[in-house]
Amino acid sequence: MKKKGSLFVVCGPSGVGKGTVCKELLRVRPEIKLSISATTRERRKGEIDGVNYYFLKRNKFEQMIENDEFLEYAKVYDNLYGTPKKYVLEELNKGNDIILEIDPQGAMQIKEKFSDGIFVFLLPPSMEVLRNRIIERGRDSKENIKKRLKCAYEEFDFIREYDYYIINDDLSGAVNSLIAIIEAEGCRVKGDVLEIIRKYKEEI
Ligand SMILES: Nc1nc2c(ncn2[C@@H]2O[C@H](COP(=O)(O)OP(=O)(O)O)[C@@H](O)[C@H]2O)c(=O)[nH]1
Ligand SMILES: Nc1ncnc2c1ncn2[C@@H]1O[C@H](COP(=O)(O)OP(=O)(O)O)[C@@H](O)[C@H]1O
Repeated sequence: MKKKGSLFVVCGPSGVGKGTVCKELLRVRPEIKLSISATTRERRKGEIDGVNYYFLKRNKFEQMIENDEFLEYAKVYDNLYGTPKKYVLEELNKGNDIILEIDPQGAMQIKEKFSDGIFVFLLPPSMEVLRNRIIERGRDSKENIKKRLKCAYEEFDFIREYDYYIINDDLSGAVNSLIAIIEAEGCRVKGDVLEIIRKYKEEI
């Protein structure tokens, strides 16, 4: 019997490794789906429209808000980011697990709408490692790095809103923890199992 898919939200400060962990997860577990967000931010070198993000003009993004096409959206570092509703709902209905890699404001909007969503927060091994990862990524100005680290401190205060945390020290360790969470959640006693039991009883 096919189970309904679960919705996972992966959050954590900029530079902690959300993108890296999710990408590696999809490589080893291609059956898991990743929602592609829409954004008004400029495309960076190497990024592909429709792969990394849907890069939209602000008026197109606003039109999608008007048409209620987002599950959630938020302003992050001066740009708008949102999760298109259609793909996520389609995949869940097909029975696929789906991951949203979004910011904490978006995560809290999802929590309101999906009470059985699973919320995972990635932590760095230390603040020094976090700072070094942002520096080594080589994308942010000194001022931006400061802004991102300040934001991280604020985000930590909301860790209680999440179901799980993973310390992204060693990449494969972090990915394995995420897989363990996904697999455990797949076996959670909820509506699906009642349906299985109903079928078993019919067999007797
Ligand atoms: N609310 C919300 N946040 C998003 C979405 N997509 C990405 N983000 C967040 O926006 C922030 C900036 O993302 P990005 O521009 O890729 O920069 P980076 O995370 O610093 O590499 C990150 O915290 C993402 O998790 C989305 O659809 N909704
Ligand atoms: N477990 C890890 N060990 C070492 N470096 C990592 C690890 N995870 C991510 N990184 C590096 O840290 C930087 C930030 O990762 P990224 O996935 O862009 O973060 P985020 O999506 O959270 O902003 C990248 O240069 C990435 O290669």
